[in-house]
Amino acid sequence: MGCSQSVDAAAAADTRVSQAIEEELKRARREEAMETKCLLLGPGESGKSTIVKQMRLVYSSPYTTAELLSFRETIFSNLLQSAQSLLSSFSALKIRLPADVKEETRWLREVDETEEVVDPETGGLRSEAAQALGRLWEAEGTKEAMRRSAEFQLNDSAEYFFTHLARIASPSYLPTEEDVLRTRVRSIGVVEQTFEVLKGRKLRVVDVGGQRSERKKWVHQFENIGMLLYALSCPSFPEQPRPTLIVGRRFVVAVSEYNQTLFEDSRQNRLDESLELWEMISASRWFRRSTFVLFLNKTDIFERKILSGFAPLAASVPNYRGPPSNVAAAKSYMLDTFTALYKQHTPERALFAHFTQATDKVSTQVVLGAVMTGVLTSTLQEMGLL
Ligand SMILES: Nc1nc2c(ncn2[C@@H]2O[C@H](COP(=O)(O)OP(=O)(O)OP(=O)(O)O)[C@@H](O)[C@H]2O)c(=O)[nH]1
Ligand SMILES: [Mg+2]
Repeated sequence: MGCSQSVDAAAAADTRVSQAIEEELKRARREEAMETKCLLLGPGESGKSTIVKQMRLVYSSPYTTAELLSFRETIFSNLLQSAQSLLSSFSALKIRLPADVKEETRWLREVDETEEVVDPETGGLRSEAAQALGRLWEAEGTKEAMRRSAEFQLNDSAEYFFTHLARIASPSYLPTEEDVLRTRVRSIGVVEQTFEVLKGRKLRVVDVGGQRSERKKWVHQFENIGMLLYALSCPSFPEQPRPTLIVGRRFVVAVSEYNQTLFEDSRQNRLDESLELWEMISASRWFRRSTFVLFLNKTDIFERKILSGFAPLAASVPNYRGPPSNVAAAKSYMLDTFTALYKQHTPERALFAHFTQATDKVSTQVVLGAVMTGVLTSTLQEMGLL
């Protein structure tokens, strides 16, 4: 009897020890799961850095006045670059600029440095610059060039900044949050920021440059990725007919001379490039255990483009059989195309896909909230921690 009691006591002690070890392991795993590394990938200009700016606004503090003021120069520089792109597009597009506008905007062409358009006293936009930019924006022919902007390289925020020129040109101009979200600065290298996205749950966000010259740096970030967020720019389908695009494991990349093309390679169509990258990432062994999130971004531009009637999806993507000016059908085509490609490589793995407009605070907040709750909860469940 005494002997069986001591055996029972020993067994109970063993159970307690193994329970304690189990608890300890669980605690360590839970702690580890409390910080998720999120890698943002996607081609250049797809909106990755804009999404990170939104994360900061949602999960950290708003921009201080000093920070907002520091964006003035970037905004002036974006305006100047857009003006220069427009000016050089006129001859290529065979659009005539009225002689007086040509004269007034001549010096804009020759500006090399942003400082040349900044008033050294106020730090605001020089009045001559504001006047020349305004004349260019109002000029006959500019509308036509804007409509055909897919035929040359023009920042997607060009229209926004020109439309707000009067406010931007004020000597006491303080950029708004939306102005900041609209700025364009090509990312070079890797920028990491950590946010507390849910109570006690941290997201370490790694933002990389998406242009080709930057992609060789991506591989250094591929380890231990909990969440892979791929941003794609929806409106980057071409505006002109092109050879058939076959989507699949061995899809053919079609290149067209006159479509919306990459900044870094004017022969490469942007949608093809994005699909190619997406396929590579979906199939990559590095991300077998990562949760995939797909942001089909720039839906505002996409919707405008479809509704304009100037760029029907079927004219450039022959696989599209839906009605020409139907935004819902066009969106579902884009979603299906990217989902199908993903599922070919990873049929079992979930995909969290969302249509986004990264420059819009309200809708992006909603999407980010859904992603964080969905993805981070499912990660904990998969790890057996919930
Ligand atoms: N209209 C509109 N503009 C957007 C949207 N998302 C981003 N942009 C703008 O597109 C431009 C490019 O966005 P970025 O966030 O710099 O793109 P990125 O993917 O970080 O580009 P790289 O750093 O070159 O890889 C910026 O001017 C943004 O304001 C969107 O949903 N709608
Ligand atoms: Mg960037």
